[in-house]
Amino acid sequence: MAYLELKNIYKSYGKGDNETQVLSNINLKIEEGEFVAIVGFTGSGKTTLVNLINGLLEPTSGSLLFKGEPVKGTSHERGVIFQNYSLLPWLTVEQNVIMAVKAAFPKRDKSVWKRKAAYYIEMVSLTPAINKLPKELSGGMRQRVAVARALAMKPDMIIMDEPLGALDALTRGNLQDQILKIWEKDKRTALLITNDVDEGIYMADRIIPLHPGPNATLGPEFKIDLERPRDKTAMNDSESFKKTRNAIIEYLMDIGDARKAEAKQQIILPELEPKSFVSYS
Ligand SMILES: Nc1ncnc2c1ncn2[C@@H]1O[C@H](COP(=O)(O)OP(=O)(O)OP(=O)(O)O)[C@@H](O)[C@H]1O
Repeated sequence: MAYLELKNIYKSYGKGDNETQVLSNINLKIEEGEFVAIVGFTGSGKTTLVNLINGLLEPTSGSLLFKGEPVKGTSHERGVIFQNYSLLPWLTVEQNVIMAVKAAFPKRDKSVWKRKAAYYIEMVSLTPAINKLPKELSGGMRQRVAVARALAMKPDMIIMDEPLGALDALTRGNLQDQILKIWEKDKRTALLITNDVDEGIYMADRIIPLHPGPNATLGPEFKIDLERPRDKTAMNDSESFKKTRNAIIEYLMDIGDARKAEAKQQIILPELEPKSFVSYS
């Protein structure tokens, strides 16, 4: 039995003439302890997919099973790290993390919540900023709080929706390493959604491209046969890395070209002329 299984998932938004088919025929199996990355273009339906797995959205048809049980609503068993930090601005770093711990362990007392929060805040090297508000932190620090908050709920599966997209290369690299260290230590199951192929190869066991929509579907998987822990510099020189990277990029470029050709055929711009010129000066 797969740890997470998506069977024939279809998802559309709206009804009738306004219906947009976003995901089509999505089939995916993730085993316990695996790290899987899904790479896709912007607007291809990645967040929709994350929200389905997270339980924030329901599929139009098809089924999602987590540990053999249908996914019904959100659960602290699946911790999500969103792309926009989503911290509560009026709470400190510690309070933001405690909120999550409290939700996951409602029966424990305040000292346990504080201890668990402190442990994960330390794990992302933010102890000196524990009493700061989000507005006093840099983007990278905020994202580290978001990571601590997701992990503090002790989820069985970590789902990351482009968590590092807004960060500079150096911060991004550091946070990738921190997430990997935590994943390797606890051997949790992880799903990373990213538009960065190199990030996917560095972090995941398997990479699956998401064919852009409408009707986005998953492409063939690419196995990453690189030993862990991975070393970025050594990886860049590895033949296996170069081969996998080229294959994935070629695949994505082919999809991109096909998409551009399709768009050229479909877009017919109306001939518009201004009726009158209104001057605001
Ligand atoms: N609530 C909604 N109602 C209608 N259409 C939606 C809704 N949410 C998303 N969409 C549409 O579904 C498509 C996929 O959106 P989604 O946010 O899943 O893509 P994405 O790959 O995560 O994008 P990005 O990389 O830009 O974050 C887009 O065309 C978007 O406009």
